[in-house]
Amino acid sequence: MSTEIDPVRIKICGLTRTEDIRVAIACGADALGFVMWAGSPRAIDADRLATLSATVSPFVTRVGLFVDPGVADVEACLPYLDLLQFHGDEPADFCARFGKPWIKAIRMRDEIDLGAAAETYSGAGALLLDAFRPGVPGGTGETFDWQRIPDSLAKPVILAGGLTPDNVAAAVMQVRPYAVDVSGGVESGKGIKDPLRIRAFCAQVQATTAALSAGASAAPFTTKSSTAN
Ligand SMILES: O=C(O)c1ccccc1N[C@@H]1O[C@H](COP(=O)(O)O)[C@@H](O)[C@H]1O
Repeated sequence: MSTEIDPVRIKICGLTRTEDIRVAIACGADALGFVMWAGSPRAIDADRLATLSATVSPFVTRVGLFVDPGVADVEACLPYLDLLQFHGDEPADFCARFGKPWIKAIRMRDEIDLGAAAETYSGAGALLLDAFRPGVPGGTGETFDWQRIPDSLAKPVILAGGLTPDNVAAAVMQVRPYAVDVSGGVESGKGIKDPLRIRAFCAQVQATTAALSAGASAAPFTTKSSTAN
């Protein structure tokens, strides 16, 4: 029996070049991420963001990634973004103050309580779950134990951390996230995306969604998007 399920959305993050944006969109990416944190090798500034953002087609979400930014730093980027991604220790009221939809990255440290995080960040559109490495805010290229994600959460789950064309199908089958987010796994160098890897990554996600719709099931079906507000 065939059951249509929502496609797992795809976010390609850490874009710095127009040619990579074109490939990501052509392969079906739903969202494109721009790293607005100067500490990253993938960082761009607001001027570059304005240029890149102008090349993004309508209906593709432009996401700005920030790590404990100043208010003015975010405000300078607002005209070029559809969604804000906070990847540091920002409190919820800070994330909400810009009048844009936002998501909150949660690094999966041992003691993390995702239920509590969903309550704390109740205004977030989703929680983005990333690997935890002390002293590094993200983009580590490392996975975490996906079994630590509860079947039911009050927020949609965006799965991140070390995803690649080789492991994303298993990740989608196991976690059933609302979306997947990749940066290092589709690169040939920091901030330089590899078109073949973007294509392979998106194809894996799309094929897995199709398989799930066709009835394939590695585990009892519960999508982490089904309990969203
Ligand atoms: O990409 C970065 O340099 C970065 C810096 C600071 C915070 C987050 C960063 N990247 C985000 O981290 C996750 C996982 O990345 P990866 O796929 O493991 O490389 C993703 O959301 C990146 O956009």
